[in-house]
Amino acid sequence: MTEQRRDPLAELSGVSVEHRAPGGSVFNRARVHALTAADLTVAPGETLGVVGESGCGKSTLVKVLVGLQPPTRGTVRLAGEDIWSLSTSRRRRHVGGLVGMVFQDPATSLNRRLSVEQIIADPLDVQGRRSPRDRRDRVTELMDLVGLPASAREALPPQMSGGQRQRVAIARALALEPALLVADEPTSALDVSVRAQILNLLLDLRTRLGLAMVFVSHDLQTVRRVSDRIVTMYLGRVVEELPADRIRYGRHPYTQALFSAAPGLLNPMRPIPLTGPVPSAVRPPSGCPFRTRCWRSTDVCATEMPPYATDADGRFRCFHPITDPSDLPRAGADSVQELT
Ligand SMILES: Nc1ncnc2c1ncn2[C@@H]1O[C@H](COP(=O)(O)OP(=O)(O)OP(=O)(O)O)[C@@H](O)[C@H]1O
Repeated sequence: MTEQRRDPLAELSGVSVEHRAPGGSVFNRARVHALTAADLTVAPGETLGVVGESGCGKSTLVKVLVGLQPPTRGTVRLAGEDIWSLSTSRRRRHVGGLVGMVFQDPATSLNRRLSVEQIIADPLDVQGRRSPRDRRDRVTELMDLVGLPASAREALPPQMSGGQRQRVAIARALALEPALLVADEPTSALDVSVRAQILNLLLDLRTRLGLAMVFVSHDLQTVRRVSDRIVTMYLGRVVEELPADRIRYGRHPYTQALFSAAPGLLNPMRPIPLTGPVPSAVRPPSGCPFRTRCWRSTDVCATEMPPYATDADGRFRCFHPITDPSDLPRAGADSVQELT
């Protein structure tokens, strides 16, 4: 049977987000380029992993996707609807019915004064239309789904462990039967001992409920394991997108450098040192944003932004892609251009 091509559940087209730089005022127009011209799609049922170093724009991408951050430019479509063309109330309803969001730290993402029942039922109450009995039954069903004991119903978040709190957050995210679950570092604030349990719960729910997922994490091993496709971000830009099982063949030097630091993933490669200046999101370099730290950078990289090259393995934007092991830096080499 041939697979039918399905319309994307989520689609970002040319999305940029700029913030006023800290300390900036109406007289000082410095901007932080948190996200620049991002294009990507998430198909029903697929998991998209998002990776990149701290500050590269992962959380901004997620916020813009789930309607928490308006784009400065570009379009965000969920199930075909341009969410930022909708009124606030219609946007909330549309996004709320399609997307569930799990944040990094349940200690701060849950209201500590509300009971588990109140937290999980909150999205149901916002949507309305439920009798008290329906509401109670749905909360019971959701607690069961995420492995919370019935006795936790009246508990407050501070009375629970981190793992249990994250189960509450997941139950709340699933309350309106979303098609897409967006998880931004869902296990990194948890004790190491419960991380695997929460990750396995997410994967189990994904399968049982047929969810699509956007999974943001610094844990590259986990991203590699859970994702169908991975996007690599650098300084607010999507620089590469490829199937998770092709990650060792990343063409962008930054993808190679990032994953070379994750033990075992690109085995037997050693970590690639990046020694050039780390650029600022307030004044991104001209041309390719990675050129100040890239061992393959040449003059053209300083003058032009590489366009996307697309093939069966995905897409990347680099004038000097890695196509052969000899394109990687030699042991001990750190000949990175000192450009600003
Ligand atoms: N409200 C804001 N005002 C000013 N700058 C911001 C704001 N939010 C984010 N930024 C900046 O935008 C850039 C992208 O931030 P973002 O939080 O999206 O990165 P990230 O990849 O999620 O980082 P991390 O992995 O550390 O969470 C950073 O330079 C950050 O300092």
